[in-house]
Amino acid sequence: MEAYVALEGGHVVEARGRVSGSTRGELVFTTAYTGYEESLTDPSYEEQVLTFSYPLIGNYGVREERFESERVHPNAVVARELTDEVVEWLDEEDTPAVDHLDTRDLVTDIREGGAMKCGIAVGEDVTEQDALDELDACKGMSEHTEIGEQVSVDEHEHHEGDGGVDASVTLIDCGAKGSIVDSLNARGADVDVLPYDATVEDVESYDTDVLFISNGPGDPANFEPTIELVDHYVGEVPLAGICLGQQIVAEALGGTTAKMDFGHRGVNQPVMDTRTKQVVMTTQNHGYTVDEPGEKLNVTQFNVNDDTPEGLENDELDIITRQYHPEANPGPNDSLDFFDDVLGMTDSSQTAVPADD
Ligand SMILES: NC(=O)CC[C@H](N)C(=O)O
Repeated sequence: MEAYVALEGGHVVEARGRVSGSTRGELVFTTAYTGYEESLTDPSYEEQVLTFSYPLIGNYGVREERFESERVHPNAVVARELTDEVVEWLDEEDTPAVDHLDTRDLVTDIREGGAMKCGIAVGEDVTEQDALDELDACKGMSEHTEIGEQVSVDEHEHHEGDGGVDASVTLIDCGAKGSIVDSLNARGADVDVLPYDATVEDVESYDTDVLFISNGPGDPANFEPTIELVDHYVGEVPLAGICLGQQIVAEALGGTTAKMDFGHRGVNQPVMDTRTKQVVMTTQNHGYTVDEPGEKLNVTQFNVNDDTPEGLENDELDIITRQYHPEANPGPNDSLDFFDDVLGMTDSSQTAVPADD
């Protein structure tokens, strides 16, 4: 099958078509060697095209128990070599896929030229022009104003904890990874998942010891209802957030966010804690960052590569957020204790039994 990837600026790369279809999106990458099942089902990749810099993707199969959500989220997949098993899965999911191109080269282009849009055309008789037409129609991430709707649950879900901490977490689903719920449940906390546009009235129907804002795709400015919700609860209940969740909490507290040149994308991003000076390796996939945290949030952790804020906290207001993914999946488990710290903000934490992960 013919396949073309048109990059912002008009350069077109030829590839081998594996799953047919035409699509577009911001071209993002991951440098992880493993974890393709988790990354492909991470809702944070909604409306993006995911490129793997590691050359062989699919070599240990496809298992549902590793999925982070119920479907594949990137609009298309670009790899050096995809196994037939992964291609079958992507075909079932109607996700166009291409391989036999130098993805390390593509990643270098993104890192040197910055985040870029792309158009992809795959099929028996597609042309370069088809890919260029897709590129023409490609929106920037901030223009996807309905993205919260696309990735969030429609209605409330309850996930029972496994015993241990007697706490109830209300998780606002902006595109949550399943491992966030699992990490909280494993420590005993019950989790009530609510849509990204849940109102104060909705949240009031549940026991909320912690209001937790999930990860999710794109520009935090597209999550206005969530920002308003957090604004209402500052100082009322403990607040936690991961990735998009950190950005939303910062915006709600008067901080600002900005688009990064090419983001943090991999499972070996070094983060230092300003208090302990300890460095942990972290999983990251974000294109926006907190620019100014605002007056109420202290930067307690930062990225060793570029100094951007990785952890924001306020002890008095009981707020703790992370820009990286402490729940890992994929990636290192170095920072799983974040979930103990989050549940430590609840009254019931005195009875906390650390989870055995
Ligand atoms: N993984 C995420 O939550 C992504 C965060 C945010 N949407 C970004 O791209 O910056």
